[in-house]
Amino acid sequence: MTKDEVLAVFRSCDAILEGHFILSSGLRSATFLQKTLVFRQPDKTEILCKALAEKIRAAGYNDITQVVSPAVGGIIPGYETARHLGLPAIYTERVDGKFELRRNFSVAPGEKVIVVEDIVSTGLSICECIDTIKALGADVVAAACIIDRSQGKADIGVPLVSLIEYEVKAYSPDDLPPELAAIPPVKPGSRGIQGVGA
Ligand SMILES: O=P(O)(O)OC[C@H]1O[C@H](OP(=O)(O)OP(=O)(O)O)[C@H](O)[C@@H]1O
Ligand SMILES: O=C(O)c1cc(=O)[nH]c(=O)[nH]1
Ligand SMILES: [Mg+2]
Repeated sequence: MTKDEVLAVFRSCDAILEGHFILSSGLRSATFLQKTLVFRQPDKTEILCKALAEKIRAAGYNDITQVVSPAVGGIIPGYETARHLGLPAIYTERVDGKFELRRNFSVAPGEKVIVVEDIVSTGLSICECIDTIKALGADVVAAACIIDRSQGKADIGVPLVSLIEYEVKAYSPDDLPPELAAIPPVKPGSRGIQGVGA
């Protein structure tokens, strides 16, 4: 899929929001890709994740046996991408702020897995998931995401296959442009929500 085609899917779901957003990393942005408005539509999610699965295969990752995703945002694209790869899908979730595998999910020592995420901004969340899975002994051969907001700049320690790169400016809270500072910020994601994660 081209960048325009992927963004057209997001636009068709009114999923490109404008305002003042607190990102998972704590950075601020005037644009938020509200992926959940895409993922609520199975047909649109299928189109994106089928294309991502094809890119993963084309990149040569043909010996992976499981897909792992960071909750919450990664769960649906992880599952749908795994469906097109013919693989099982599991997810890490935050317990006291730290990603864990729960619900009798497991990875085997040396098992080759790919981590599938929705959006990569700084890469912090996907790195936390990768570290959790590596600590359990699995071999994280690569990661994948629908949209890489870092435009390939996030260093996550393994190759990242993104469906598209789409750079969106992000600012430190101490260094906001006046037009952003004038809007009360909202935080759409789950990191730091009480009982979910620090
Ligand atoms: O690359 P990063 O700087 O970590 O930002 C991207 C992360 O932000 C969102 O998660 P968030 O923690 O907001 O919660 P969610 O998964 O519930 O959407 C998104 O799902 C990614 O996991
Ligand atoms: O950095 C984030 O937290 C983030 C950015 C974005 O556009 N969409 C999203 O779900 N998370
Ligand atoms: Mg997330």
